[in-house]
Amino acid sequence: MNTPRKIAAGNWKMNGLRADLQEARNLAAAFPAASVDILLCPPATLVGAMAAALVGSAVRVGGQDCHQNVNGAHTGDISAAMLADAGAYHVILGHSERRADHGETSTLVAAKASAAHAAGLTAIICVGETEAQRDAGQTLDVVLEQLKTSVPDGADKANTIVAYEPVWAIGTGRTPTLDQIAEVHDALRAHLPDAGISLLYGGSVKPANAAEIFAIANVDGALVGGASLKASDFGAIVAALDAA
Ligand SMILES: O=C(CO)COP(=O)(O)O
Repeated sequence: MNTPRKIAAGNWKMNGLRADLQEARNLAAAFPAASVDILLCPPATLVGAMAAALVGSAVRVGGQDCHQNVNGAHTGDISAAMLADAGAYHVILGHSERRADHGETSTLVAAKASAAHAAGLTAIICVGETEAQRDAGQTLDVVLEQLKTSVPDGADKANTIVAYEPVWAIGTGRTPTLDQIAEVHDALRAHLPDAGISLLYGGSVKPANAAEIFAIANVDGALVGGASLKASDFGAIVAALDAA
């Protein structure tokens, strides 16, 4: 079977203190046995504590970035092995905020993904066009180039997830039309190294639009930012994916 797994992944970005772990516990309590994979990616400071809070639950924990090296003199950075050691199963890589804020190139993202694979983590590799690139008609060229250069050799459905996140849709409340999402996901699917890799959509996913997005062919789930911070909102998105 090469059917991609359905995945609801939450990216807390730079949000969350220990008190917010209760949201993770509430989410886990609401889905003792969901048919979809549920994942929360808190800031690095909470990875270990969240993993401990979720032991025995169906919700897994991931990081938001890792260094491409195994260890060494890289002040402030975290290796993939450290994330795994803290209880993470996944790591988001190449998010547009990392590409923009930290100048991450696709070549670097591929190196980080290889490091994640070597540490036994699943890499969630993000691609997406800016608004200017979409307006210039470059969307498919941009995302396919990012896919080709950010996904390393050895990537397969067991160690890699790809997320399409149009930069202009992140945190803006704006989403592409369903046809626009379908067009990009169809193109990405056709160019994946393994057709069983799950393809997530990200960018202003919320309970109100989740079901229509999950009904699109080749959308296997979502990478959710703001709406993943509250168990009630994220739980509604998980339930929509479960029902899709
Ligand atoms: O960047 C995102 C997830 O990685 C999407 O963020 P929002 O859901 O807040 O738009």
